[in-house]
Amino acid sequence: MHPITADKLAAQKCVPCEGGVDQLTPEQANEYRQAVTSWELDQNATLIYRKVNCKSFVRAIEMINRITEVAEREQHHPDLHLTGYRHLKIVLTTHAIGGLSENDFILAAQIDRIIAPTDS
Ligand SMILES: C[C@H](O)[C@H](O)[C@H]1CNC2=NC(N)=NC(=O)C2=N1
Repeated sequence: MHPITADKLAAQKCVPCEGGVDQLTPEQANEYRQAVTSWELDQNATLIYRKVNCKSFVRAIEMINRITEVAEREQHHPDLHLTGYRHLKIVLTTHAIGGLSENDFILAAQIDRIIAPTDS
């Protein structure tokens, strides 16, 4: 049983962060990651990413626009890489602390809600 769930994360709000909070440890990051299984953790547990192969360039841009709304609402912003015209990589890390915070997992769970299976 994992106490951290995608539903709980998606219902939370990102906390304004300009530093002063500890990065999640790799162990903590793993626990959070298990709640958002479409995301992967990098080797050093400093970021998470999700790749989406969109159906077209326009669909990819539409997805970016939906992500923009979520990110602005939460005031937590992903790095977005659109390459090969329709392959989107969404990267989340907390720049202010140079690693992962709960905010990254809150945003990941919220982004999952606006990506439909038919998007890719
Ligand atoms: C006050 C406000 O929460 C901060 O400036 C935010 C803005 N968005 C951010 N987004 C990300 N990914 N990392 C940050 O450290 C960050 N800082």
